[in-house]
Amino acid sequence: MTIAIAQILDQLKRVKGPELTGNIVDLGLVSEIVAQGDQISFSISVPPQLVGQLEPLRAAAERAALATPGVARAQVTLTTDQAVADPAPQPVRSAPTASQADALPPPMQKRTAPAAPVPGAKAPVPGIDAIIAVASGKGGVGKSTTSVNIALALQASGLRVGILDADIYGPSMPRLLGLSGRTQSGDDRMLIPHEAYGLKVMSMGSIVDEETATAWRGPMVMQALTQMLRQVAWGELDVLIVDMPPGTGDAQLTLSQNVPLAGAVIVSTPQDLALIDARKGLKMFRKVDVPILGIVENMSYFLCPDCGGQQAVFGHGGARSEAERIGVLFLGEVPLVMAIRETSDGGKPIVVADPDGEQARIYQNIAQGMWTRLSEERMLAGGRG
Ligand SMILES: Nc1ncnc2c1ncn2[C@@H]1O[C@H](COP(=O)(O)OP(=O)(O)OP(=O)(O)O)[C@@H](O)[C@H]1O
Repeated sequence: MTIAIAQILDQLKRVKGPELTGNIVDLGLVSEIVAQGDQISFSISVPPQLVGQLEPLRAAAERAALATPGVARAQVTLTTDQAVADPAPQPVRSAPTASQADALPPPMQKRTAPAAPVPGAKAPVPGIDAIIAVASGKGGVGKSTTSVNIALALQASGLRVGILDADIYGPSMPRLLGLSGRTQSGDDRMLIPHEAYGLKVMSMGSIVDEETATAWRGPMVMQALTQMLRQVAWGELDVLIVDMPPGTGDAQLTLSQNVPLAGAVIVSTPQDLALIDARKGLKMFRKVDVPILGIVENMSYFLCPDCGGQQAVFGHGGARSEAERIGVLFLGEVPLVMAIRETSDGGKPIVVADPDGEQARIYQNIAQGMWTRLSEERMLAGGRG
């Protein structure tokens, strides 16, 4: 049965606006409705200052949408700024100044500056002391593997740690941490994170299926991530690691602007190409004033399981020399080891699968270096050290 969008809109007209006047459709608050099979998703734009109080509105819209014939599931989110990440139509953006344009990496030059952050988006998340992004300039360099092992190493050192899988189109955490089942919400409607090896975990992969997420447009992605950050019963955390989507495009920039990041770590392979992309990542975080805590070189060399010999499969040492050149801390080299891939794919990352082994020690040193750097940054910024 094909879902008629007009019928959904008719149902949604029964839902009053945030100020209890008019209805959400006529007020122009409903985004494009994306339908896939019997599932639909859309967002409702609401004033940022009211977002915490409008769960009843969201729930009413969800109920109304589900009353439409043929709709079996409805994913409804509240957005606070329609313009932030909507790729079409393009948001009105101010042009960069000449010096800003010069400072941008080549593919972004001559393009417009990103939209302003959502008001309040940089406010701290209650209970979370520090949020750290792990990013990469391109996909497949081992960002998620590095994120989860760093998180587990921090946790093993006694910190309370969470991990947020912000890679909405290719979430890795369910596989890396052996998670299954959907995230539930509690009585207070806060999402209850999964727990794995002592980590609190939120992943888009535990909320919607990949097909639904792939159909989402910019504002819905941003809103889903905001929800995954702010409407979660994290409890008290010393640190939340955010596994960023790969790349340095507008989506990543918007995310970096809208999450109160204490710092960022860049993962790169030694290949020239990956390094060039990593440089873009560095520039992106600098542009939004997020301190770079360091660079990790992943798949640095191949460690032969039989002879113990090392081979520089992708060249070697590129990230270290690049870090030195640009004055960023080099956090460490992770070799290309079968055991890292096998443990990751097996749902038990190497830091917990072999906590006393050589690879775990490498991740522990990286985590420690990153944590020390964060304390230094905070002291420099006059915050808590
Ligand atoms: N040091 C390593 N040694 C061996 N295999 C590794 C290592 N790091 C990552 N891998 C493997 O490489 C693949 C890609 O890693 P991962 O998913 O962490 O990359 P990613 O950068 O997060 O990818 P994506 O861009 O898809 O999000 C996985 O199969 C992972 O197990």
